[in-house]
Amino acid sequence: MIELENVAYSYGGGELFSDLDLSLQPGSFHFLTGPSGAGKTTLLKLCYGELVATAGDVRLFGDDVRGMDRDKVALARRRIGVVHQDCRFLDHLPVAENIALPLTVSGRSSEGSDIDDLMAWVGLTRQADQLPPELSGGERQRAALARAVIMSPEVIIADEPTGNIDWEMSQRLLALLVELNRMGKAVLIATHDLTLIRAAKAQVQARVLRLKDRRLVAAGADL
Ligand SMILES: Nc1ncnc2c1ncn2[C@@H]1O[C@H](COP(=O)(O)OP(=O)(O)OP(=O)(O)O)[C@@H](O)[C@H]1O
Repeated sequence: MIELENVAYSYGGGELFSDLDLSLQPGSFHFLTGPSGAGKTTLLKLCYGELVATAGDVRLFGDDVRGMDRDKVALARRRIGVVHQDCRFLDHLPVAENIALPLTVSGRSSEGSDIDDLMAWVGLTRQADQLPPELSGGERQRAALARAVIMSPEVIIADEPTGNIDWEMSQRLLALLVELNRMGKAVLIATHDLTLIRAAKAQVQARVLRLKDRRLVAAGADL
């Protein structure tokens, strides 16, 4: 689905990482860890076509990103659900409308029970008409996940999804991600949250990768 081969990323400040390989296949579950500033968010952006690698190959659903025009990248992006670190809601729109936004933007109807089912799935039925600033941190993250999956993506990429939420809320979020994974979706999560990784490993076969000193390596067996 998403393949990175021999990938490097550099910017004005120098090389962030190089010689990086990663393959996200149906049903795979990956965690990405590493120190702050190591390049985790940048790596995720390469995986969903928001950034282009400075060397190496990135293939989205079989196509090399470099040969894809904007429209083709946009089509590939619809197959990838992204939960951003900062959630990025439109604060003047109710939660349900924020969640439906990918549908409305792509010209599909947001009417019907799909939204209601999704709101119920993430446990936000009661919050449907609230505005995003009125939600708790955990509710925001679950709303962000609902928005990420509304287009039925094949891959879910989440950047620090449990960054500001308590243990119970992060367990609820993890349960949703595990459920999506069991449906065959590939899941990639960047996180500093080691308890989240340990909890996930008790439920799914997850690979834990660590970005450190410009290389992507398997994390130690303690994780
Ligand atoms: N195009 C760019 N221009 C300037 N700096 C950049 C660019 N791309 C990445 N960086 C820098 O590279 C570093 C890696 O950023 P990134 O957000 O990917 O790290 P991270 O591992 O996700 O960090 P955190 O865990 O703190 O979220 C940062 O210092 C960032 O400022």
